[in-house]
Amino acid sequence: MSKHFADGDVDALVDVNLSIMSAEFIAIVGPSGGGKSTLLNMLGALDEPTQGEVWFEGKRLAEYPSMDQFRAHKIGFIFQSYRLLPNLTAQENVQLTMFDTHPNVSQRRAEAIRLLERVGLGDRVNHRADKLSIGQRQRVAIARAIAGNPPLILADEPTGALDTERGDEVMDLLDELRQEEGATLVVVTHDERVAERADRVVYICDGRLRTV
Ligand SMILES: Nc1ncnc2c1ncn2[C@@H]1O[C@H](COP(=O)(O)OP(=O)(O)OP(=O)(O)O)[C@@H](O)[C@H]1O
Repeated sequence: MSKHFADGDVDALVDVNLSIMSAEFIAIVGPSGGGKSTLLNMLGALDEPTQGEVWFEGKRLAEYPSMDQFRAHKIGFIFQSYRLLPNLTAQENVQLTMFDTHPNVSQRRAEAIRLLERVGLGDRVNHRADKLSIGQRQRVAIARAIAGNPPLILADEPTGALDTERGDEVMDLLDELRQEEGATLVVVTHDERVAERADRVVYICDGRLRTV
């Protein structure tokens, strides 16, 4: 697939051909502006290629009835900046994205608490997001991403704001969850420690892929 942005006349992805196996852990690395986030956005149906297509579990993305539903059920997103709502508690932040996967409110509450306990935040369920440490916020973001057991977790610089120790803890957690749930993990990173843990490292520069 390729992605051209008319705004700025940029070829952000050029003839990218990437197959990802179920339960694989892939690290996407490369220089700034190389196309890493653009590729992640394509995988998560946040944007569409200008040429070519994305397939997921044997179907073209276009064949799924709705991209919102596709994202809600199939993808867990984790961002460097967490994207939590600061005035809401940890539990409320996790619950927010669970309307599709857990329609019943008491189920949603119970599952949010279970997920926060799973990521080691059982004692911070009712803390406001802006009162949590940076590492704790990333854990809330991970709890939110894994709600509903999505088969694919996409993480954009998940350790970017963390020191080495917190970064290792977050990656340990993601690795454990991947093994427990059998999820596929695709991580964009500048962090060599993260890339070293991956099954496969994919290098992207000027929109072109190279496996290293
Ligand atoms: N919405 C957009 N409109 C126009 N150009 C864009 C858009 N998004 C990204 N680009 C351009 O596409 C290219 C790839 O950007 P991308 O964000 O994918 O790079 P990246 O490898 O993730 O960089 P970084 O490591 O700095 O985040 C860049 O030249 C960028 O300026």
